[in-house]
Amino acid sequence: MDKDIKPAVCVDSDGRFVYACFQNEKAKNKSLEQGELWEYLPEGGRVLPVEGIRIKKVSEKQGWIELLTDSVKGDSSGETVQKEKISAAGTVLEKLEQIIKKRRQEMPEGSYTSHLFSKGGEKIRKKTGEEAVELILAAKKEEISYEAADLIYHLIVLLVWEDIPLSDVLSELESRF
Ligand SMILES: N=c1c2ncn([C@@H]3O[C@H](COP(=O)(O)OP(=O)(O)OP(=O)(O)O)[C@@H](O)[C@H]3O)c2ncn1[C@@H]1O[C@H](COP(=O)(O)O)[C@@H](O)[C@H]1O
Repeated sequence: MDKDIKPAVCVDSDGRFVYACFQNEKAKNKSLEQGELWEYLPEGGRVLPVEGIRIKKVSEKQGWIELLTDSVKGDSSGETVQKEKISAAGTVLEKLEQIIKKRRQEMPEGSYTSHLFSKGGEKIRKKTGEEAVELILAAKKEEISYEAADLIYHLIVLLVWEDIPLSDVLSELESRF
């Protein structure tokens, strides 16, 4: 991996884990300048903001970066929500949500996500339904995992289309524990 890219861990003032990501110099500097967490995405080599995590302090450690947050804000309402709501398990899904939101804003050519947004809600719902059918028809474990991933991706596209933050769905699931 590029020497510039380091693992970064965001913690709250009690030292509790909030978020983990990669950062390069650009992501670190943007986090410092804007007081909001920015991360480096190795899969696309891009630097993107992580919505809702404010950054108070950035410390260079040996081989990694520690970021201190003072609050985690809700996506749509702007309300401060419990930091615990951003869990390690939700990280991948939240990252995917960020990428999908960015595609909706920028609509880059050649992006499948932009293609779905350009077709609109009916197409997105139809594709989500098709992916659900492909999942129930999958037989082998690997096929089921693959189809489940396709369905989750399309489901998040649908949520972004409807302006429903993924955190609302995660909170609903959490409330059922
Ligand atoms: N997770 C996914 C993901 N899962 C499935 N797919 C796409 O979903 C499509 C499903 O295949 P189908 O054969 O059913 O559909 P299709 O024939 O390609 O399309 P239609 O003509 O039916 O609309 C494939 O083109 C897959 O590439 C995804 N496309 C994108 N992502 C994520 O979204 C990010 C942004 O992708 P782009 O928008 O393409 O840059 C990527 O980095 C990924 O993280």
